[in-house]
Amino acid sequence: MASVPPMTDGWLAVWHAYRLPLLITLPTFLIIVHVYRRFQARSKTPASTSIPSSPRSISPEKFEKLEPPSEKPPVSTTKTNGKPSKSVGPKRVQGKKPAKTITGRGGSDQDSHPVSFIQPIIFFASLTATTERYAHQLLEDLRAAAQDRADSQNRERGLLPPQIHDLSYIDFEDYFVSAPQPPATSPGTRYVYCLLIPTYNIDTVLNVFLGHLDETHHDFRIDTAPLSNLAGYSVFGFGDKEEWPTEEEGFCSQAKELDRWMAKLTGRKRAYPLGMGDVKSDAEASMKEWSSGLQDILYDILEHGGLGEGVPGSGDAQESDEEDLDDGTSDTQSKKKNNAPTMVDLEDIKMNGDSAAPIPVDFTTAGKSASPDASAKEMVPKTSPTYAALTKQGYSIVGSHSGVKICRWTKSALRGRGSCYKYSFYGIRSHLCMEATPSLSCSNKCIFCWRHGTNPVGTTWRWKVDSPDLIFQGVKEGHYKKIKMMRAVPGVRAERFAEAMRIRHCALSLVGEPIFYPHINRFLELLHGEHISSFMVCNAQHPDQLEALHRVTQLYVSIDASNRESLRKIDRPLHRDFWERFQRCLDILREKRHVQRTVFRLTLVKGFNVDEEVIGYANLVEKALPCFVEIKGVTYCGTSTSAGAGLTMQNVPFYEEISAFVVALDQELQRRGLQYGIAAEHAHSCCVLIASNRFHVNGKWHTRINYDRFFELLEKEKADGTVFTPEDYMRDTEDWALWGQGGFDPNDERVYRKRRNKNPAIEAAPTS
Ligand SMILES: Cc1cc2nc3c(=O)[nH]c(=O)nc-3n(C[C@H](O)[C@H](O)[C@H](O)COP(=O)(O)O)c2cc1C
Ligand code: SF4
Repeated sequence: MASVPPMTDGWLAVWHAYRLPLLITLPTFLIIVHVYRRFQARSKTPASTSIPSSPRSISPEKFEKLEPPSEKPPVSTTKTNGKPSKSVGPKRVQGKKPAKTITGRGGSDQDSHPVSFIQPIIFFASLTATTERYAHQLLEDLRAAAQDRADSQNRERGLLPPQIHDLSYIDFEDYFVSAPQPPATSPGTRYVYCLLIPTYNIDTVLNVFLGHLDETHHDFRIDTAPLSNLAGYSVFGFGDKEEWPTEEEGFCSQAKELDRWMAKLTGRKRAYPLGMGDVKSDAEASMKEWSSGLQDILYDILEHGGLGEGVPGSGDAQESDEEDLDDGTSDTQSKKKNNAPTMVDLEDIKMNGDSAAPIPVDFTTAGKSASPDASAKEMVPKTSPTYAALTKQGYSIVGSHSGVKICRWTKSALRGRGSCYKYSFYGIRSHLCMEATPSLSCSNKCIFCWRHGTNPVGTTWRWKVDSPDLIFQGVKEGHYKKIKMMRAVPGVRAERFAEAMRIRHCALSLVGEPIFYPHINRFLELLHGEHISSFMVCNAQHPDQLEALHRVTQLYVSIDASNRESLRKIDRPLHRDFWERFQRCLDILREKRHVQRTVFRLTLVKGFNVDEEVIGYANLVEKALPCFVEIKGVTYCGTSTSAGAGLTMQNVPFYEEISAFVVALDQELQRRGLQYGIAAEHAHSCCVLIASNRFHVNGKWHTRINYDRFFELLEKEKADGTVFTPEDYMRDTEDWALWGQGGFDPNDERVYRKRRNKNPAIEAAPTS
């Protein structure tokens, strides 16, 4: 038998002596290492993980008392040499390559859960503490709003106290590669990013941040709109106008850039327009206005479950016009262009010569009675093709015979790109103007009418009559709804958007004949009661109604021709005695000229009503002695109606031709000793104004309106019968609007549409 070697013997002895402690110590050590490693993995600071804390992981009871953790808000403060901790260097991408898609508004997974809570998250960057101060002010405002509006009855819905993060100290990937996910306990929570940044033309953290957004958008492994799960975002920028006076020169340029990147990354979920403040003047006021507008939107999102649907020219990515191509968002748009919806703006039909011809409906009957009858039918029933055609073109139909629509100039003014000619001539700022009519029906079928073809026509009112109050409330509601939809459009200015939420003017001229409405005077009273000025356009076919019409701020008649034959060809009136009606209207206008501002509106159609008609128009002016004569070129409609009447692009006059006509008319008026002169122009929309010398005071034209004065005088007249004249509420014309100066407000940015004919007459858009 072999013996065990002494060495082995020794080891065995050691094993037997220590096996028990060894068997206990080793597993214990392994367990400790394992636990330690798990602990390490979880022990990052909250600022570096930074997924927004779960608002609804707290019970509703607790939420009622929910206060931000301490007096100091939860600002991320993990600093790494003043630079973002992990944002520089290559981006970490986890998971599978996602499909390269753009998630549109409302297209997220979260949408299966109705919105119950809005969690605002404020992000800011600041080098010299200005922006930081405002960010904390916003934090306080939103916190107060959350508390004020906390609905103790409904603990399952509401605005949560905001979170705040300094962009210098967060990891961008935590917030700007994908949107925060709502907590499992509250899947209806939606996040809104409120971003406040200054602009620096030197290298700062802002460049790193903007670079990160650029990289994220262009990273082929990431969805181009990875933040589309956000409920919305809005940006406010701070800059210095003393050094950088205009946006072109760099004022708030980084805020503008941030707004554009966020639009792309969120799939255009701009909840509120970009706000901008000059730190040396209006920053505080602008910020206050922006903050209050933003709060309204947060509640809108809660109430309606999202940012809302789009209308032509609204925030809908699919409907942005060509101008948007300039704003750097073109890549998303071009992709969308092919599946553009069937929604077409009537102006665009005209401008583009689109063949989507509106559906003509003729309601003409031999009926003579103008008295509204209880059993009468609706003028535009909801089920009618007229209703469908008008709504498709962006009109909101109110009741059964009224309509409202926002015009292209209102959209343009909201973006700081200029107002219509009525701003140059009369001081109407287009974003404060509502275009409406209480009668969609008209008694003419003018060949150039850009509204023609979709509206009913008739010689008498024989439809059900809606109350003026219903119409007034309805048109205001419709207008505000459409303005609100504009908030997501690139370039809409926060301050103009806020101003637009208070209508100051009403152009009663949309489609149809407003004076046709039996309660037009009561409707005017409602407008004036809210200090909304009234511009009323009539077709000179309803002398009885014109005579009975109460005071308006400015009264128009359309003068589409200077003689009977020409008028018949152009206006194609339904009344057989159209010329006599027209003449009577001129007599009435003459009588009213010292009571209200009266205006002739001439629309020049080359080959129809221009050549050799100067004398004829001068005769009409001599007859009615209007306060003003507006002369504008026709805009080409491209509808079957205009084509059928033989109207082509050749009939659109050049601006030089309009100017030549105006000069000839002016000379003819002078020759007759009539006291008129060429006062103002708006070359952009091919429009020139001849005014009576009554509005030429102290060597200066006074074609504008003092609206406050108008309402003062109106109220006094109502109270004690003191009558007043148009001269009592005139105001001087701006220098840039005078004849020869072009008429474009230098404070606005002029944008030339691409692919447009450079001929200014064709560039012109219809105005009411
Ligand atoms: C070096 C420097 C560059 C600046 N560049 C711009 C600029 O390009 N555009 C602008 O609108 N403001 C510019 N400003 C003004 C700042 O944006 C403004 O002072 C802002 O309030 C600073 O915010 P903060 O205090 O939060 O850092 C600049 C300021 C400095 C000091
Ligand atoms: S075009 Fe008409 S509706 Fe539009 S802003 Fe000018 S006046 Fe108002």
